[in-house]
This record gives sequence, C-alpha cells and structure tokens, in this order.
Amino acid sequence: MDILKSRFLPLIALIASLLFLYFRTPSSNKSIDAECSLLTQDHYWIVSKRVVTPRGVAPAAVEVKAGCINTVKEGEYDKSSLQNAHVLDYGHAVLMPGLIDVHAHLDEPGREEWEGFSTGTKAAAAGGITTLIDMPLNSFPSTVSEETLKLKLEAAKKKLYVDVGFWGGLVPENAFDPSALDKLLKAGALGLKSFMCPSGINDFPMTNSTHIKEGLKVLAKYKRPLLVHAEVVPESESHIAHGSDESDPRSYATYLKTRPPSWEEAAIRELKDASEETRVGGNAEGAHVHIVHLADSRTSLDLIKASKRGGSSLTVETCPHYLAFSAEEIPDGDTRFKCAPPIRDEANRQSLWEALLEGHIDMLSSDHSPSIPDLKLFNEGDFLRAWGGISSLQFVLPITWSYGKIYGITFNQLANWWSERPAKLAGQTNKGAIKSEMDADFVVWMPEVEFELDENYDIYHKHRNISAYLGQRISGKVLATFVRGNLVYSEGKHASAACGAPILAEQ
Ligand SMILES: NC(=O)NC(NC(N)=O)C(=O)[O-]
Ligand SMILES: [Zn+2]
Ligand SMILES: [Zn+2]
Repeated sequence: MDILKSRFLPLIALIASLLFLYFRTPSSNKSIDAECSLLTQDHYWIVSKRVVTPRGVAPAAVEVKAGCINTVKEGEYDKSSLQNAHVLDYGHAVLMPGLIDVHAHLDEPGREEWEGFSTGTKAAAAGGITTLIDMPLNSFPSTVSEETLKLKLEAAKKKLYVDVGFWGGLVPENAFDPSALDKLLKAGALGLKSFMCPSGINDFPMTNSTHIKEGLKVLAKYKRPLLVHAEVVPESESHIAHGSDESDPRSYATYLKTRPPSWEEAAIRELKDASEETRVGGNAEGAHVHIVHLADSRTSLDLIKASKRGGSSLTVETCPHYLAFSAEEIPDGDTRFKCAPPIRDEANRQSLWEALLEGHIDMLSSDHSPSIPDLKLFNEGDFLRAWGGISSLQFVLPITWSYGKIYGITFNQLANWWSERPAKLAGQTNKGAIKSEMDADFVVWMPEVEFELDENYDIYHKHRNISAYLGQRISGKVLATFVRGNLVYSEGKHASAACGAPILAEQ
C-alpha cells in the first residue's frame, strides 16, 4: 500500500495541479485583460461629432470589437439603433487615429535613468500617441544586432502602455556584413537608422555614403526604410565645431554657428545620390530613404524636392520644436533648447511650415531625446558642452495644433502627418486611419481647451524639468487614448497594467 501511495501520489498531485491550472486560466486571463483597459467591454461604440476619417471630419459612430474597428457609421447617430450597445459619447471632442511617433529615444536597457519604456510610454499614452518606434541609440548597448534587439524586447516586457516598434542601427561594423543585417531585420527591426555625423554615443559610430549604399541593398530585400540623421561635418568647417575662443557658450547664437545649414545640405546632397539606387530598376529598388528631423528649410529642402521629383523613394520628417521655436527667442543659458540639427531663425521656421503645408515635408515626429538633467548643465548654461536633445513626447499633439492653427491646419492634415504617413513608413498597414478592419487606436481630444504646462500639470516623462515646453500656455487637451481597443488613458488616469505590444516586422 505504501509503495502504491508513493508511486501514485506524485501522479495524482500532477493531474490535480494541471486540472487546477486548466480551470483557473480563463478567469485569470480575464482579470489581466481588465487591467489593460479602463473599460470592461471589448465590444462598444465611440460616438463623436468630429470623427477624423480619410474622407474628412464628420459626426460618426465607430464600432470597436476585439481591438479592431468593425464599422464606421458616418452621420448623426440614432440613439435607438445602438440601444443595447455600450456607447461612449464624446460629444464635440475630436476622435482621431492615435498618433504614431516614428522617432523616440526610450533608452532602455542601459540608460533607464534618462528615460524608460514605462515612463516614456505612459507619457505617450497621456499625449494621444498609440504607437512609437524606438531609436537604436542612447540605450546601452545600441540596437545594432539580433542579440541587442532581443535585449530591447526583454527590457520592454510588461512596461509598454502603448505599442512599440524598434529601428535597428546601421553602423560601420554591420554595414559590410549583410548576414548580420539579415539577422537584425529577420528578428523584427522595422528598418535601420544611421548617423552621418558623430552621434555622441560611443557604440553608435557614424556611417558614410558607402555604408549607406550597402545598407540600402539589404533593406531592399525586406522593403524597409533607412532613416538618416543628415548632417555632415565638411572638412573646411570642422574648425568652428567647438566655437571660437571669444564666443559666449551661454549664447544660443554661438551654438547655432557651430552647426550651419551647410551641414544638412552636405549630407542631403550625398543622400540624394545614394537614394537614386532606390528608383525603379536601381540597385536598391524596394528600399526607402527617410531623412529625420529636417531643420533647414532652404537648400536642403530644395535638394529633397529634386530627389523626389527624380523618382527616388525618399521622405522627410520635421519635429514640433522646429515649428514652434526660433533661434532668436532662445534665452541665454537655456540648454533645454539644445538639439541637433539646431533650431534655426524665425524666417526658416515659417518656411518649414510652408513646406509642411505644401506637402514637401511628409510627416512629423517628436525626436524625444532626453538625458539626465545633470547632462544639460543648467548651472553653466553652456550650449556647446550640454547634451543635445529635446524632451517633448507628451506634448507633440497640442504643440503642433497650437502653433499650426494660425496657419489654418486641419484635423485631416494632423492625421496625415502624425498617423497615416508614419504608419506607412513603419510598415504598419493596420494602423494610421479610422476605417474598418484597422486597429482601434484613437486619441480623443479637445482642440479648444487651453492649459498651462506648469508645475501642477501631470507630466510622465522621466524628467519633467528638462522639457523646452514647460511654462507654455497651449491648447489641445487629450481626454482619452485607446490602443487596440484598450482605453489606456482617460482624464488623467492610466490603465493599471501595461498591455502595449512590441511590434516586430513580419518577414
Ligand atoms: N543621441 C541622440 O539622441 N541624438 C539626438 N539628438 C538631437 N536631436 O539633438 C538625435 O536624434 O540626433
Ligand atoms: Zn538625430
Ligand atoms: Zn533622435
């Protein structure tokens, strides 16, 4: 009997625990799901008088089912037709596709004291951003291989409040190693990113046109883009890179002179050549070149226009800080405004707006690139030695709107610049527009509501005091953010669990 007991007891215990797990799983899943959303339903309707669809702005009722948009019924909705349904009526608030930020530095693993997946994506959710694509540098190690992409994914686990994809890095070490690039792209990097000038990060060295052409050949096979920080330090100008001895490092003008528009021009001239290979019949047909954070609205932009006219597959983004600020108004010593390329003069700012409105600039991104406050050297206010990068993630929608409304921008333009075109760049065919079968990713916001970014405002970035936007009065309050049907942010509250998904490219 004892022998029988000792033989069968473990087996009985195993069966009992399997049965326990089997019956427990559905209810435990349910409670996890409930934490993902501030709503309990997964089938409901969102109603608003201003729904932004590819067809325009109109009253509509949007049916959400299992994380996707099921139907979009345009026109005033008839309450009786939705009688048994769960309806969220947002009245006059604007319902737009969630923003897709293709350029954010979240810095994990390795520099989580600068920013992190949890803080960064909470800020994104509070700002109406439903997807962001993380840059391969500022984390440590940089995302330049299959292994380092895996470290990113590991670090992101259970910390994502919105969906997050990853760009891989193109650096000299992997540029001539197509099999290493293959592995990185097969592991799910949505595309590659490279720098044509020093990045400031030791394990992310700069690339030249030869590296870029090699990278484009590999990217062509996967039909994915190369994003480029387009500034080149011309030989003849390298001597002014650190400012002349008599110049005041606390003056923004001193910094501005160290990175003239000719740096952007030189890089874009080289990129114009390299991107010819993306034309139909070219060596890298299928690949795409995307210029990040364009600051110069003059010759650089002319080169971009010529390249597009010639049939190259090329797009360009600019960022809200280039549209909001001008060099003349940056106070002495206020290194919150330091970024590269630099914020240029007022006339340049205005022509950036024109280029955006005329469609020569394709999209917007945050280039949210924070650091620890110490590196901003606030005490010295030294623009030449302070770390460059603007901290802005949570504010990009109200900032674009507040500075754009005097140019008469429309909600459809906002949706194009912030959702539709970024989705295309990142290969996200299920995202970027309010139409049936797309992911139910939305921002609900009130363009007319003004508020102050003061000390009482809830900011979720890791370091609130380094943002260049603090102290501003702006308009466009985000009321709610939905990620694949989950209400992840509403009226100052986040869902209790981080249920955003890592986005990996499919082969
Ligand atoms: N290492 C960085 O994050 N650099 C960034 N810094 C800026 N833009 O000032 C960038 O995107 O180039
Ligand atoms: Zn850059
Ligand atoms: Zn950046």
